[in-house]
Amino acid sequence: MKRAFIMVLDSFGIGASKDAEKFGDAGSDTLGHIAQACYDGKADQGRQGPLHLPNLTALGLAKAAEISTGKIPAGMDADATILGAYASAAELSSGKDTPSGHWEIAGVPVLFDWGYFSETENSFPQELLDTLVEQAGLPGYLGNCHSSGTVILDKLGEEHMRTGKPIFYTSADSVFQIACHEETFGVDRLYELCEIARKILTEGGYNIGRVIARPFIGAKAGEFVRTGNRHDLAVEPPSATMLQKLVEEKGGEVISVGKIADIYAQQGITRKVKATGLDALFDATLAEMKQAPDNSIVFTNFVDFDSSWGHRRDVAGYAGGLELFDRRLPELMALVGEGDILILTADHGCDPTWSGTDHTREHIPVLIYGPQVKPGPLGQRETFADIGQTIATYFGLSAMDYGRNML
Ligand SMILES: O=P(O)(O)O[C@H]1O[C@H](CO)[C@@H](O)[C@H]1O
Ligand SMILES: [Mn+2]
Ligand SMILES: [Mn+2]
Repeated sequence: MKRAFIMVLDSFGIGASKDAEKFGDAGSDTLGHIAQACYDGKADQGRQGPLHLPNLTALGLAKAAEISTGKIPAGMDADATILGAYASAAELSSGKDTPSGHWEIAGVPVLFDWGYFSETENSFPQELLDTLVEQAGLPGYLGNCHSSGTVILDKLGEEHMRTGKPIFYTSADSVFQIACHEETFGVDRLYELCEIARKILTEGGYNIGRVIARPFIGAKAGEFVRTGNRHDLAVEPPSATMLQKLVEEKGGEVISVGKIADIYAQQGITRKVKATGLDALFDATLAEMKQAPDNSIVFTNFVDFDSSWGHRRDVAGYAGGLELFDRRLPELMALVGEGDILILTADHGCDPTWSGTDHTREHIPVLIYGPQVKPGPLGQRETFADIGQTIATYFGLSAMDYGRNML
């Protein structure tokens, strides 16, 4: 049997890339700075001491970080027995956002520039707002600015509940985000509103990567929490990804766990399973791996590293999440059969010690494991698309336009 299991630890960068300066991210290092904080005893909330990732280290994580930055992250074992093939990879895409990172992983880098709403206040064009208010029959809107998605709920959540006006906000990413209360506004109504926004943005040529529904619950400021009903409406990748090729050329199956299907705008996905939280995503992944047929990919996005800890600049939370992932990793490795490969990777950085709340332009780890994979270094890769090309080669698909086979 040939199956590939791809696990994206969303935002798990391993050190600034050469072009990080252009993004204001020179010196950022998601893993390195988390490890350093843990080592210095500055991340002891809900966990303790140096970052403890023995299983990821055995797959080559610390060594991949060394390829990226020239040093082993603080407190990690430089002499562990290595069971995996490991690399560091740079991003070719022009942005450091989630779709760019994921599409590039699947062999399709984003070489064009996305549209951005770069003004931090009054971020959205008036014409766009007016059209949206009219087409969706809204009483108005709130926000219209850059913000962290949790901060803005504390600021505007109560007014939203009172007035029924949705909260529109954006960030350094190419996104139009809409936060609405699940009970007072309704999730279905929020999804409909997002569909309308998606259509207006696409037809208006704004070139915006995603409209994101951000439903939340809670009675008042300080108590609002976002739910697992987040929904991303992405544009379609510009050309066929290796996922689409597996389905089209081999009649294969691609099983999405978490937000993968949304990120690829459902293209090349044959089945999707949703789950909320690291443990639930892990459980769903294991369940899908157990029943995945020949010529299939199980593809999971572990979003909490990014949304719960990276953007929230929560170092101890991020460290605890990594340690939880690491503790459960043997369950996943045990399901990797004779012809299978497991790839652990990321889509960009989100250094929780960095200023602001945005992503950071970083290298990603590429850790490959399987009975037929020779453990050892695979060097510094020029593009995440090396993952896509490796998988295309592994399944015997037609070659991708970008990337080089690593195995
Ligand atoms: O602060 P929140 O809403 O989590 O926003 C984050 O999530 C969005 C999509 O990745 C980006 O806008 C990013 O800044
Ligand atoms: Mn991401
Ligand atoms: Mn993010």
